[in-house]
Amino acid sequence: MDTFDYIIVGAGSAGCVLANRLSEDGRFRVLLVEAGPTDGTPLISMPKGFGALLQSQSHVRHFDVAHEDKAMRKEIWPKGMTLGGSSSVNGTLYVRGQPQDYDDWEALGAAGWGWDVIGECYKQMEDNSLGADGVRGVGGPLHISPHPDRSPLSEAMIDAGVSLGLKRREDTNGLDQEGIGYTMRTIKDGVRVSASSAFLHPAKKRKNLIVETRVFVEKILFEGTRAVGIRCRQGDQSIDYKAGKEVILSAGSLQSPQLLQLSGIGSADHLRGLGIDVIQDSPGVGQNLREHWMNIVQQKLQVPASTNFQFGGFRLLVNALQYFLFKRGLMSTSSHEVIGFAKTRPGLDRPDAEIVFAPFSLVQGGEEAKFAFEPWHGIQMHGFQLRPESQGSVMIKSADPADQPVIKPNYFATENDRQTAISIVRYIRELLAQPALKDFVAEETLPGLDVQSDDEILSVVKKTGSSVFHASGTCKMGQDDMAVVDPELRVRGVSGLRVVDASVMPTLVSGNTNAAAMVIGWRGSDLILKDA
Ligand SMILES: Cc1cc2nc3c(=O)[nH]c(=O)nc-3n(C[C@H](O)[C@H](O)[C@H](O)COP(=O)(O)OP(=O)(O)OC[C@H]3O[C@@H](n4cnc5c(N)ncnc54)[C@H](O)[C@@H]3O)c2cc1C
Repeated sequence: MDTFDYIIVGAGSAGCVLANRLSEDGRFRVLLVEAGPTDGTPLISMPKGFGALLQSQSHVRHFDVAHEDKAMRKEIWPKGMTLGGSSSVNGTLYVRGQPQDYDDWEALGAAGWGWDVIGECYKQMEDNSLGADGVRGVGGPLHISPHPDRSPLSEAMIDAGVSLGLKRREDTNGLDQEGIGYTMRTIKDGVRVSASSAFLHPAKKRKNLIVETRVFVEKILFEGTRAVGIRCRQGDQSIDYKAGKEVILSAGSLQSPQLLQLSGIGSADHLRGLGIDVIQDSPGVGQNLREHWMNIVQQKLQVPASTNFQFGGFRLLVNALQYFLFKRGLMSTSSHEVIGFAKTRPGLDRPDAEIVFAPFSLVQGGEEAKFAFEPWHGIQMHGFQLRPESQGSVMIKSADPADQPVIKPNYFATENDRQTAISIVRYIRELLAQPALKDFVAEETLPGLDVQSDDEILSVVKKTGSSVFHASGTCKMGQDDMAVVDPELRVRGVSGLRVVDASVMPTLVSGNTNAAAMVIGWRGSDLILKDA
């Protein structure tokens, strides 16, 4: 059996950061194991290529979602399954969240994760094209840049936000999040910056870092309560690898809890019911699933200012050609161009919603979300509650590693979450009614102006919205009985095992989760190296 010091399971946002930093000084042999293939396809490096990738099976795994609330739209969650993980197939928005998010984690028991520490980690990790200002980082491995094109419609959207009281921001990742401006993105010169291209590619030539792709980890191997290695499947072959120091799970919020449960760490009753020997009774494994729900307001335009006709036929060819020749144009841009963080109700002390503008509109109808553009010009505004309280779960249903876990997001379980969704729709309607947009927008097509009462709005957003694909929290860190890992990310009750990915977040950060997943990898590396 081949032996390494550290084995990292999953080459996603956090796993790539770990692979780089743990192998950096050459002292340790590091194995990084990834279920998916390498990330050489141009559909990854071209930022807009993710639309096509998400519909394929090659670099993405699709998970069924079980809604107990039958009023919810049917959902399938895609997760990146390639080097870079979900950072290779995401919308490239870069959002750190609010400093208070990290202070909240610390207050919940995650000692050492407050903004004073995490703000510094961000600075070390980043290379922000806007330059240093005491908050941003420059010279780090992760390049970040603002959306470069200023279209009249985007400018009008920002002006509309300003007339509602939001400050115009050059950098939407400042310490005070409230405001509106162009999105910050993980894109450099028109090319996606994934966790793989930023952290793994530069480290791949190191002799002490071995990267295995298309290898699916089935369980963690234990001697007593010490994790000593992993069992994997590659095609028909079963392979074991041994870890001299630690096994680190970075398989993401759906598969890290799945792997713990398959390996005997989870709710003892649940595991015994599936015939799995219990190594550690840990009732929090798979609980505390947090996810953002995107509420959509769609509007017809009076002017031909959307991208609805740009992704088919001759125009797609021209856009692709422009991209491959010059790395410019539509295909070089992120999922959204303008982003705002707002307080949707009076009396709040910090923004409770992220509102993003997407310059396209989609055909509605049917039980499942479709990705077909409307045959006229339109736009979508996407708004989600930053810190939802609802908690779902990810639980295995059998001892077979190939079986998907049962995923229950449990959206809208609290009154605050329901009220915030309704406030978000009303806030977006007010934004779209501002004078700055009067020459652009024509009429609301979703939810539709006949939808006015709270109940009507909630019922429509449940049927027309979507997950934002930010699943987090299923192996939360902390010190209470439901905490799966301690603040040093060590799995409680066993040794030689950590979890380092988005699953350790005690609560969601106020924004998209890729930045936080990578900073967890960065901070996690510091903690591991401190103990090495
Ligand atoms: C479609 C989409 C769009 C998104 N858009 C944005 C955005 O614009 N901005 C933003 O900030 N966030 C976005 N996100 C969210 C963000 O990308 C994720 O939160 C983040 O990448 C999660 O990082 P992670 O390290 O926890 O897991 P991941 O990056 O998902 O990595 C987990 C890795 O582990 C591998 N793995 C899992 N199980 C096994 C196993 N058993 N054996 C071997 N390997 C395994 C997986 O294949 C994967 O590569 C988006 C996500 C998706 C899916």
